[in-house]
Amino acid sequence: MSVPFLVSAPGKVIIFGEHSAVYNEPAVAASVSALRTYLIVLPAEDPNVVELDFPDINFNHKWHHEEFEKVLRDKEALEEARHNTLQLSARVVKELETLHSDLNKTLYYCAALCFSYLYVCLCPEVKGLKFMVKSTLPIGAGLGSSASISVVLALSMAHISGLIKAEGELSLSEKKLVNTWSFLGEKCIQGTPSGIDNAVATYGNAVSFKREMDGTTNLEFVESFPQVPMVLTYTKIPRSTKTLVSNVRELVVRQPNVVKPILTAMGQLAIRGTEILDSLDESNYQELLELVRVNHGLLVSLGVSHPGLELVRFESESMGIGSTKLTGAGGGGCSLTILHKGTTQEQVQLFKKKLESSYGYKTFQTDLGGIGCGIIPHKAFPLEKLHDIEALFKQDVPNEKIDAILLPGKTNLHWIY
Ligand SMILES: Nc1ncnc2c1ncn2[C@@H]1O[C@H](COP(=O)(O)OP(=O)(O)OP(=O)(O)O)[C@@H](O)[C@H]1O
Ligand SMILES: C[C@@](O)(CCO)CC(=O)[O-]
Ligand SMILES: [Mg+2]
Repeated sequence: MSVPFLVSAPGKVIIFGEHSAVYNEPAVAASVSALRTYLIVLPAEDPNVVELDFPDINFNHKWHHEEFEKVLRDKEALEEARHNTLQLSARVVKELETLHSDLNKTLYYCAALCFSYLYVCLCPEVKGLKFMVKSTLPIGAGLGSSASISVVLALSMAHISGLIKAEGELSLSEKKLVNTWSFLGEKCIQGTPSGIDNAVATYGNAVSFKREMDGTTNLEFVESFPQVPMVLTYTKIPRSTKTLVSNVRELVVRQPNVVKPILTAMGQLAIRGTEILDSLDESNYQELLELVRVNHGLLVSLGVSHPGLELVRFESESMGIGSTKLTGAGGGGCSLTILHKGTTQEQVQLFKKKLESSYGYKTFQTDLGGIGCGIIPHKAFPLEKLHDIEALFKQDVPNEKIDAILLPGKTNLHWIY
């Protein structure tokens, strides 16, 4: 295996169907290819360790390869884990839990489990490598940061193992492999993901998604996804998708007759929303805004909004800007506001200024859709830029600096998608 090499994956915005997607209802989402997670694989100083460096969450850990020996000896469990990729193997997770007992109950535990599960399943023989991860996505904000982490780890490890050669474009079956393994990575971080976030981070573009009863997923690309004028707002209110998803699960158990119809309604809304997005024009634009409003109301009823998100909704309605819903798991994090037809740039600037100066929120206006995961294999890696690239994988490096050197499509690096 030749290092260094680089991989990356985008964030996502769910337009309709968060939470209900977990209950096999359809949902629609698009990638945000300008906000990405990058991973560089380098030689580690010690040839016998596997090192993980996550400067964004201030987590660095080295495992001596011998520490994995007990898990690696359980060949039967590993075989089962590699075959049944719809579920995490309870046996492998148990072994890894013991290995990470010093991290238990810390913020880092899930990230370490995601890394080590993919490592023991995909490239367990390899050592003497350092995996450094850096993201321009806000973390834990509803824009799919966990899925993008899972995708870059799965892609890098599948490349190391030789399963993905990256000699030409990434084929559909290679992307399918990344999607399959990143779903398991998401399970380590999130518990019971639907799989929509890792699918969008893998394939990019806009997808209509449905999880089936047997655990498989049905994915269709929304070919003519329009650039809908919208403002994304990051409230900076921290939350965890895992907690929010499990709170909804408890609500479903307590109130099945009340909550199940809400989830069904959300699915219907996603179906109609996808139809509109596929053929958006003057005649159905207003209906799109109406569906955004209804979807947010249903999410409020599941208990996954937050007063800080309601402020964005309040401002967008009182300023007459457009329709707002939370996006992602909610509980804080991000919202999206789809703008009314005829909203002027001046009005948008006033809206953004209000959110930023009165509440300290951050707003984005970014195109949706675009490329999914990508790789710069060793043979295309610009070694003369290694020093500059490595310097980006540190805490507090501004996004603009990372974009200027790494952003696919905007720089002359040879990303393969
Ligand atoms: N840049 C990063 N470096 C390391 N770990 C990260 C990074 N980004 C995300 N993570 C992992 O993902 C977790 C956050 O995932 P979570 O699913 O709660 O939020 P999200 O994916 O941003 O939002 P959503 O799931 O609603 O789209 C973090 O606690 C951490 O374990
Ligand atoms: C809340 C949720 O629906 C979306 C998180 O981005 C969870 C999931 O689908 O995995
Ligand atoms: Mg997530």
